[in-house]
Amino acid sequence: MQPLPEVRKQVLARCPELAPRRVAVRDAHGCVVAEPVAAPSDLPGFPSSAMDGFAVRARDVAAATEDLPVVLEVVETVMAGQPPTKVVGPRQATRIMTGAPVPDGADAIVPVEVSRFSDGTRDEDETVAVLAPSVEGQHLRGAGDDAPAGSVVAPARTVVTAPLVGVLTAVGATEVAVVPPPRVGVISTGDELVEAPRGLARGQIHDSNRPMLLAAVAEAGAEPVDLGWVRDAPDAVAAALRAGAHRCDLMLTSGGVSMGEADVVKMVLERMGDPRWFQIAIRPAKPFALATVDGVPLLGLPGNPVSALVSFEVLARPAIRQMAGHAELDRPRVTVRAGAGLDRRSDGKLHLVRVRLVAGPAGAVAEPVPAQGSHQLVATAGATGLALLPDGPGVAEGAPVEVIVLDPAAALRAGVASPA
Ligand SMILES: Nc1nc2c(c(=O)[nH]1)N[C@H]1C(S)=C(S)[C@@H](COP(=O)(O)OP(=O)(O)OC[C@H]3O[C@@H](n4cnc5c(N)ncnc54)[C@H](O)[C@@H]3O)O[C@H]1N2
Ligand code: MOO
Repeated sequence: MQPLPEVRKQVLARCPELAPRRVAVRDAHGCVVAEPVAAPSDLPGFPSSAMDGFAVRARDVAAATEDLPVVLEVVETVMAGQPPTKVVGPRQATRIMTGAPVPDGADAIVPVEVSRFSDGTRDEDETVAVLAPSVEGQHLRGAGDDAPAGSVVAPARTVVTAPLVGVLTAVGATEVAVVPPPRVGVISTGDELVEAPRGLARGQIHDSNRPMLLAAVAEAGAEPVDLGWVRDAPDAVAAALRAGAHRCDLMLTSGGVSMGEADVVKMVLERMGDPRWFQIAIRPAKPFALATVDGVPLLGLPGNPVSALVSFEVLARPAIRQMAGHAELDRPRVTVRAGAGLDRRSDGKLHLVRVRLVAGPAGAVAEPVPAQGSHQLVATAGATGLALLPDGPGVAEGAPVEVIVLDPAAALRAGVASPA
């Protein structure tokens, strides 16, 4: 049996980061930035008002109060999107809306709440009575005070989040160089498999691994590609793998990596995939295959649904994240208290026990989900972590245990203190 870190190293060696590509900003969401993006000019590009009110010369209204208001002539009104046409001279003001450019001459904004406006309808000039003092720069947004020209707004290796999509658009970028999300194909083989919602004859089961793995691929930030189900016939499997390699950066299969008789995938990969067969020193997910079909890496996950999922977590997910350019390949780990039932018999393997992280009187506790069989996916679906029990007697109740966090929100609710 090979230790998990050794197998992981070999997987990562066959799954290099993808070449960067320029994509439209909206298509970059979730991707890793490959080349830094700088603001080509100041953001904002011009001094603007932060308030609805009046652009004034601060020294004109430095002493204004409610009892002794300062009255200014209003020379024009500017709305957001409109350039001012008049300079604000001594004892003058421009009526201004939030976001509108500040006219020359003005150096402060008086909010509408501390003013009284006469709109000039009764044959008088438009005027404003300012009821509070102002200082230079008040309620002004300076050019470049979000990002000065030339400053980096999206450093290389950052993930394009929703706010970063906003930032890139605000500085006028239309395209950005990113590591593209890998296209990850999932293929199922096995004559016992039936695509839902068809009924089942005795011995048949629904092909649940394929949709599960496609969903896991999407959750890992990659582009899932459904390569369908193929019957257990060597030519059909070979053709499906060739077609898949054409469309994908990585392929995943489930089943047929153990000792069985009808392992067509195994036969086909031996012929065309330069495969390596592993017995990993973990439980579940011991059998595993690594191959390359027409230059495209293929990970052969075990068929048992829980094993397929755990294998995806510890091997496929880090590979996908590396291909996508992420610096952090793994989920966070925490050390919490062990609940009851994490004792084990020594068998030379690292046990990855599906647990729920729950709040205990002295912090978070990892409690094993009630069924740990590698076919018992229902119990596994309720797990929020994978407890790591190194080979040996397991972990006694109350002792510290390391857990891979599958659901960070659940971990926080359980009172997890700090990442390990
Ligand atoms: N003699 C031995 N038998 C087995 C060993 C062993 O070491 N010696 N290892 C066991 C372990 S551990 C695992 S894990 C499984 C893995 O076997 P395979 O990867 O070859 O998978 P299959 O035999 O094809 O199927 C196993 C199981 O999974 C179900 N399956 C397969 N595909 C799907 C799918 N798409 N959706 C849902 N379920 C699927 C399949 O029906 C079987 O029940 O081998 C043990 N045996
Ligand atoms: O490795 Mo198997 O995954 O225990 O069922």
